Amino acid sequence: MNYAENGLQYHIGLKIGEVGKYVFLTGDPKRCEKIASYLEQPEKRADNREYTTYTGQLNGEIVSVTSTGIGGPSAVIALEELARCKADTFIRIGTCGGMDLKVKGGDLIIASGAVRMEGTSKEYAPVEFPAVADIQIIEALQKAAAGLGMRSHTGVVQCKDSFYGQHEPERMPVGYELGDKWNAWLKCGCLGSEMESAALFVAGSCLRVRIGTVLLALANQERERYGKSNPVVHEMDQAIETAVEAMRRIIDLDRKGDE
Ligand SMILES: O=P(O)(O)O[C@H]1O[C@H](CO)[C@@H](O)[C@H]1O
Ligand SMILES: O=c1cc[nH]c(=O)[nH]1
Repeated sequence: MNYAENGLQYHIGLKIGEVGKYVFLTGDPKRCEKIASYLEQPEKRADNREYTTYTGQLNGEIVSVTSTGIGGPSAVIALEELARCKADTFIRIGTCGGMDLKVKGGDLIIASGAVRMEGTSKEYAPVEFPAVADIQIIEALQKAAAGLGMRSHTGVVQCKDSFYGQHEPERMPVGYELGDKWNAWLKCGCLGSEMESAALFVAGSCLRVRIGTVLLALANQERERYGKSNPVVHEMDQAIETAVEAMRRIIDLDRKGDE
């Protein structure tokens, strides 16, 4: 069953030609305008449900920004429908809570992989299949962050479906399990906790598209637990600038590969 009408994808409300090959993804629709302001000649192309899209240009290529809403199900719908519009390279710009004690509020996290403690990726691939980011995008994000002098960490992030299960596990009937797993993720060196990358990475592998993630750590609940300084930062500029610079690098690499 294909719900697309007149070529318009059912949820994102876009068709081929309205979206670039390169797309920034972000959770909050209100963040799209700000990200789009880094593009040349950005235009709002669609606004349906949680999916807002702007399309403009970067380094002479068509580039889009689409919001995904919160969580794996809506994020992967955006990814699927954007891929049907011929997009194949994605950078998620999001927020997370810091986990490892070295992560302070305001730091950037570049996800090399993600813990699949969510439901969406399980409807794509067996749990043995890893949720990993595209290596070209990881490297482009690392070089961009270093070049811009940003404080960044690269490693595994943890994804889950319940924001309040992360922040108030003791309130949940399954809090015993949430707490034990959280401690395991900490021992494994997880850097931060968010909600979409695991689903996006697994679905991205199945769709054969390139995808990576850069996150702003808003704060770190573990630093708070241990009585360490715990700055709270909401300013997304550094994450956006890093993602935009990384996308420029990917575009340049693609051009060189085509020569
Ligand atoms: O800032 P965004 O991109 O929405 O990402 C994070 O913020 C939301 C929770 O507040 C979840 O979507 C989580 O992954
Ligand atoms: O603590 C946080 C912050 C942002 N997003 C999350 O999922 N958790």
